[in-house]
Amino acid sequence: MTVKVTVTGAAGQIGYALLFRIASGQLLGADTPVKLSLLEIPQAVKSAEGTAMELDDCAFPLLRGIEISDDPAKAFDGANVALLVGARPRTKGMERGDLLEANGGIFGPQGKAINDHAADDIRVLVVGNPANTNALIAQSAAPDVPAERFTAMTRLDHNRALSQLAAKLNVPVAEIKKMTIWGNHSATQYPDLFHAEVGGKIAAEQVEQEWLRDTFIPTVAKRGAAIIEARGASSAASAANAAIDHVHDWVNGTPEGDWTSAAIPSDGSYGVPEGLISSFPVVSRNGRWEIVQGLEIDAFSRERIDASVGELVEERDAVRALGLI
Ligand SMILES: NC(=O)c1ccc[n+]([C@@H]2O[C@H](COP(=O)([O-])OP(=O)(O)OC[C@H]3O[C@@H](n4cnc5c(N)ncnc54)[C@H](O)[C@@H]3O)[C@@H](O)[C@H]2O)c1
Ligand SMILES: O=C(O)C[C@H](O)C(=O)O
Repeated sequence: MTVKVTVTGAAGQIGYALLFRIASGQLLGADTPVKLSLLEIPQAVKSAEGTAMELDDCAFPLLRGIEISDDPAKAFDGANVALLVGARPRTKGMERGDLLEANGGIFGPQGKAINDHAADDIRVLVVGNPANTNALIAQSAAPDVPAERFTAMTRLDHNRALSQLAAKLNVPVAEIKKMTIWGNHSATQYPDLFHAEVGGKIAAEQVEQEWLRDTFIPTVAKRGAAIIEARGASSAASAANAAIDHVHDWVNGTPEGDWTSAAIPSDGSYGVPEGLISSFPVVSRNGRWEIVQGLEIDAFSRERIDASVGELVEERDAVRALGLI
């Protein structure tokens, strides 16, 4: 069956890095034909048309059509996967409340359009920032869709953590298992080495505690800002790569003996208030994310998880006060 994948912000830099990989089969697998639906604002539709011309010119065997629209109702009609990338960036002089409100104006209507028009098996990944809270806004505008289908991306943070640790220990990334990002996709996130394993042994025991606390955690948590500083633009190809990883694992399952990180609606596990879209250690089984249970959380980790979850609570309360959820 052909899977319809809707990408918002399709003419943006992440969109450009993402669409070709979806069309080549890397999102869903080499046996799954895809139809792409590109949603943009009216001013960017022409640019999306240019990208569509290039997609045509790749002659991807799995690509079974491209639609372009500035109307969410059309773009999400029959969608099986939705990648919500387009968002309102923070500009000079903008307060946090203004940013949340502007994004509410995007993610509320998109959530409603998903509710009213998407396929029954719709899976949503929010990439556009502030990703966790944008996902909460979209989810609360879609009461007929199971809440668990709305997720936000912390896979880029997860991949950054793998790569930093691999470089520190001079091991291949593939030797690292059970990495976790907890909380918000923001500088408060907590990359956890107390459950990660390298060569079957706990990662935190293989690095100096100072490095873990003063180098590893801030490097991973502030990597997005460091990329912006270096590139003059936020991460694009690595963000697209993480979106591919997230949806691929969601649909196809995570490997046995390992887990990954995704921001999904909390069921109250690990003291995270129910309903918050927070990052957890997760596995995907039968097309559903499940939170890995039973991990011991020490005082060091508890403090950091609580700080990031506290920020998510503040964001939730702010969008609630604005009437966005
Ligand atoms: N979660 C993560 O790990 C992560 C990583 C990197 C970037 N991001 C975020 O992803 C978002 C996109 O980044 P980018 O570099 O592609 O930005 P970009 O500015 O290059 O592209 C964004 C696109 O979204 C479009 N857009 C704006 N409002 C829209 C709407 N209502 N409907 C459809 N399209 C709309 C714009 O026209 C633009 O083409 C940003 O919010 C960025 O902060 C998240
Ligand atoms: O767009 C940003 O602010 C940074 C981005 O979320 C990232 O983690 O690279």
